[in-house]
Amino acid sequence: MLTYELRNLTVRHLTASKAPALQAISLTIEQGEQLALIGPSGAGKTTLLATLACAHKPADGAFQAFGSDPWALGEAARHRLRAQLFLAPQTPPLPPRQRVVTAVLAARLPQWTLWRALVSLFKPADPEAAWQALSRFNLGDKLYSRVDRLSGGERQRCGLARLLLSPAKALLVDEPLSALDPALSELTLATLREEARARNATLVCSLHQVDLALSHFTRIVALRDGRIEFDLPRDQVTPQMIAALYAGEQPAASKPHDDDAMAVKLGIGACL
Ligand SMILES: Nc1ncnc2c1ncn2[C@@H]1O[C@H](COP(=O)(O)OP(=O)(O)OP(=O)(O)O)[C@@H](O)[C@H]1O
Repeated sequence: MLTYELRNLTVRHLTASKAPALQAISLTIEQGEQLALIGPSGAGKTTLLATLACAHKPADGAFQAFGSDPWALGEAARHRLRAQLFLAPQTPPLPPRQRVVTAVLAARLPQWTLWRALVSLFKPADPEAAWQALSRFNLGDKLYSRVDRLSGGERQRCGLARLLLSPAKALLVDEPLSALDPALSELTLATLREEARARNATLVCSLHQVDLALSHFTRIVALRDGRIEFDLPRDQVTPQMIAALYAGEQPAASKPHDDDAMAVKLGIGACL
């Protein structure tokens, strides 16, 4: 079964005057597949994830999620379709004065009645479930902390703990490691992949750390200037392709001088 089918998709930001953020995007993603999205800053990774989350209406092309075109559905049906998708943004929108337990349990709001949701604001409905989700990201001790007292990395993992509590069948994760150290980065990717595998959910994860994308994901989709540069199994991705993808994007000091230099950088696990 397919989770997504995109044919020749164009996506524009309403406020953008220049070229579309995504152009000629064709992509097929099977249910349960796990893939990494890579590419330089501004390549269109966030826009693609938001499009997959049905948050951006494509300007052109064909788009199907779980066999339906969300933009041909009525509001209620589109809402039900969105409940199967979970977009974890780079900076999770967590209410600053809320306790972590309440913020994490908010992932279950779409499944709750209004009454249960209101009661949970005062007496968390299932703190054990929130604790278990947080513990998988080494954050169990923050269950009753206030969100605005968390560090950036803790807040990021708190957003990901929400994902564990959502019933979504497609997990869309935008740069989950931007505030994490190397050990937590490994833990976070392993946890996301394990969760997706356990519930046969599709996982699409954008990453700036090319070495981690290649070590954790078997399918790599590379974007540049709003277009798919390549969509390949990781063992067909060469250091030359990575160098070309990021050409002109790196600060001079860390720019590789040749393809061998890039191979060495990848070999030692450096972040691009
Ligand atoms: N709200 C917006 N309004 C107008 N243009 C936007 C908006 N958001 C993104 N863009 C533009 O769309 C293009 C793709 O941006 P996007 O954020 O998807 O890239 P990205 O690959 O996720 O970048 P990064 O790695 O820096 O997060 C860029 O040219 C960007 O300037």
